[in-house]
Amino acid sequence: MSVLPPVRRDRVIAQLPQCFRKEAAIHTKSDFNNKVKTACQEQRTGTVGRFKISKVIVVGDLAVGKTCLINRFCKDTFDKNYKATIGVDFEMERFEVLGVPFSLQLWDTAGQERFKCIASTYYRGAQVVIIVFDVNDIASLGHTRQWLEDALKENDPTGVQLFLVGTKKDLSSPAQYSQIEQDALRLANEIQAEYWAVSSLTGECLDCSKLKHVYISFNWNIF
Ligand SMILES: Nc1nc2c(ncn2[C@@H]2O[C@H](COP(=O)(O)OP(=O)(O)OP(=O)(O)O)[C@@H](O)[C@H]2O)c(=O)[nH]1
Repeated sequence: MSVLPPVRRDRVIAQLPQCFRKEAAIHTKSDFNNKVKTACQEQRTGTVGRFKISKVIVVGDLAVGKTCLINRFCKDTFDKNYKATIGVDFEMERFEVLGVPFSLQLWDTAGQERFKCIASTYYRGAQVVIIVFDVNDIASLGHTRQWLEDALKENDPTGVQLFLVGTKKDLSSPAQYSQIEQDALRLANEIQAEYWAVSSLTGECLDCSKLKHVYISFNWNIF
């Protein structure tokens, strides 16, 4: 018998989440896919017990804010002190989409070069890759292609959904931000990723982006 507590209300998805920019979004429709709705109604969704789990890996340069992003996602906390991730860390978060239990397994990987070898051994089997850059650091955006290439070496490129996420939006002025956004949107289109810009400090766009990550992983996973 299940002893798990009910899923928190803010982790229940009954409406299709918005996208950040229509020009760099994986799903722009206003309603759930019919196949997904039917599968949920008929309970044809679980392959791992009652639960569906999606493996998400979060990659990007050191100190771009991967750990803070995951902490805001999962615990709604923010730590201004930098502690480098050693190898990998792991968080599990439960959601409910259209009445179906669904969990994200989030793998926080180290951005430091010396830990790359350890971290990359955890890339395999990812359904979603979140490539993170700092919107105040153009070099970190430039390095995202290498992170993607490394992540895809361990996975079937046709079997993963990609997100390009810019962090630390609170530190950039609107003018600075709009410059980097053009490059980020271009890249997101080239690699077919959904683009988001967020702040883990203020929480700006975090809730919407979280729901969209969950929905896209769910949608991708269901068939
Ligand atoms: N102002 C601001 N600071 C942030 C934000 N996100 C992260 N930081 C800060 O940036 C620093 C690095 O954040 P981390 O999340 O540890 O970076 P990381 O990418 O996990 O770093 P590695 O584990 O070394 O790869 C920390 O001092 C954070 O407090 C944000 O949205 N706004």
